Amino acid sequence: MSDFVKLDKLTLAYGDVVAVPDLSFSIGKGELVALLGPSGCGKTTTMRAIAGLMAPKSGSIHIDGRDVTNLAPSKREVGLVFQSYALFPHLSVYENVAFGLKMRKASNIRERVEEAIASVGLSDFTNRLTPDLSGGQQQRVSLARSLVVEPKVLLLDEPLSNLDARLRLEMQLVLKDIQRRTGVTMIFVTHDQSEALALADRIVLMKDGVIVQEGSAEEMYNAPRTRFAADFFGFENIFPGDDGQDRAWRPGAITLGDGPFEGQIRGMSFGGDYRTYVIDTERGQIKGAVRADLPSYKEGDKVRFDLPMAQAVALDAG
Ligand SMILES: Nc1ncnc2c1ncn2[C@@H]1O[C@H](COP(=O)(O)OP(=O)(O)OP(=O)(O)O)[C@@H](O)[C@H]1O
Repeated sequence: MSDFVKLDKLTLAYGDVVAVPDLSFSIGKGELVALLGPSGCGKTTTMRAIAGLMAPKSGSIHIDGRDVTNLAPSKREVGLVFQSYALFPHLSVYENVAFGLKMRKASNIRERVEEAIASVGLSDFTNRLTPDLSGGQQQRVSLARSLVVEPKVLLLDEPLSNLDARLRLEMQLVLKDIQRRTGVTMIFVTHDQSEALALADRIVLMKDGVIVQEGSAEEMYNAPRTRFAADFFGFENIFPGDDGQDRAWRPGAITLGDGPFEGQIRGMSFGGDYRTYVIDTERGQIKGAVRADLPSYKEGDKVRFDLPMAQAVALDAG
């Protein structure tokens, strides 16, 4: 079902200030979708509306065929994981995860809680108080607590941003694994394109409350359509062509050492496999990346370069 979650013409405002005008998109059952965009573009506001923490000014929200626009948060079958973990500090991992089920007077509580704790890899910590866990572990408790009530949709707001690089990778694997095993539909918010690329089946890129492009990770990475999307996905060189159309190149797509143009090396940053050079040219500054095992340039060197058309992505206006 391609519209398991369906937002239709949603307008979201704080008082008179419209944060998200007329937003529509749909998400398939079991999909893992990233809402991506810079700070202030309306990602969190959109999540709050799906969760029922904010009433839309107009438009509707459907989940699994049911109009939830005017339903209370607790009636929507939506789980929420925020970057601040909001766990009960005086309760153990077990008690934190069991809380929602106990409130609902559910059956098989022990079994379900233990399964949820195992699914996030915390079985060895079941009886520990949550303040005695690392940030990454607390994040996983928060995830287990949301999962245990078997929501139809799991909303995750910047779920990885408080974690260091290694834990982030670990958490990405946990999330992917949960998606595979439970088939839960997940929407997560991030401002980090690499996180969206790593995790999402589909990326919805937003700017000023409006969707500028959506597509698979590959589509977004390889074929951004606008200057904004190109810039967001690391096409650091964007120039107008003679035909008036903007074209974009990644630093690695610039040929250095040969070509019709000339520039002067302004600076270099070493990135392990590559050195990235900032080069002053007649067109302004460009960035070119060269494999680190090739000879390097130094500041002030004159260098020839090319902007190969075959490597360029042509952009729409706007
Ligand atoms: N409580 C509020 N009152 C008034 N305006 C708000 C409120 N919360 C958010 N906004 C405004 O709504 C817009 C969207 O904010 P939102 O938090 O949804 O963005 P975001 O993309 O999630 O950003 P971030 O990544 O910084 O969290 C911004 O212009 C913001 O200033």
